[in-house]
Amino acid sequence: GNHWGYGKENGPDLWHTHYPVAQGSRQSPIDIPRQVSHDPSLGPIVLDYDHCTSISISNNGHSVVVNFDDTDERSVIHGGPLENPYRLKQFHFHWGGKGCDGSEHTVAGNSYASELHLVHWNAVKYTSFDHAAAAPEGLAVVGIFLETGDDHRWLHTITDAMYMVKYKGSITDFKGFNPKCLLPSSLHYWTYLGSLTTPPLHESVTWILLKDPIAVSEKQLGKFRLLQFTGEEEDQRLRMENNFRPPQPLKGRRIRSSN
Ligand SMILES: NS(=O)(=O)c1ccc(C(=O)NCc2ccccc2F)cc1
Ligand SMILES: [Zn+2]
Repeated sequence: GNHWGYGKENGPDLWHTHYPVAQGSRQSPIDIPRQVSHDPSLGPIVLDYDHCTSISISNNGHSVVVNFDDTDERSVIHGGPLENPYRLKQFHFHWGGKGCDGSEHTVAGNSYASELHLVHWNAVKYTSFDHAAAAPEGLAVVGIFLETGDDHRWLHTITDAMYMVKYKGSITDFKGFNPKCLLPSSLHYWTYLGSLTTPPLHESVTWILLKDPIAVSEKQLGKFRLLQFTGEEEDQRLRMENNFRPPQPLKGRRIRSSN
């Protein structure tokens, strides 16, 4: 049927027809205003990714996803606003067309070139990712902004693998990648309660947005645009770009800032 996407016929403005929560009270992304209340009780976010290694890289028809083994507590985030440790399950990106920005969250109305999402789930309180993804405190997503500048030293291992997952539904081995190498120097963050930014748009995410962007080159970003929304067997060849949802109403939510 009319599967959701980012086109004119199935894009973000139409998602509410099949996913009414799209018009809910804690939707993501949002714009982060210039002035955010600083909460001294907010401790640092800790990313324990030491024994963390990836399993595969895939194209799910919406983004490029690096998948992790989440069968134990080896790679977790804890601290900050989180009551429990949350296990890393996958990371993926959102980006724009050539010369266009494609981040999901904006800061004082400004977009970034791209946004990386590190997706974690609360395995202390829930028995599976699917259950956690539908529960109010089930997920924690760390958002990292990408701005164009110098080549990112470690991103090329991901962009070099993209030719292997050009088409929707493709997947290939991608072992030994530790996303710690994608973090900016500072872990200062904003945090608020929101949702998945794609259908089913579950309101289950504690968002942790790092304030500092990482730099990637236009050339590296260009390799993201070699990916396709469509499968190898489809007639249509749709370049994967502009796979971002625009900011949603804050609806009275509080955004807190770490120091
Ligand atoms: N862009 S983001 O907010 O970081 C985001 C993160 C994860 C998902 C996801 O896992 N969807 C599939 C899914 C949803 C619910 C239950 C099981 C699933 F596999 C969607 C969006
Ligand atoms: Zn995302």
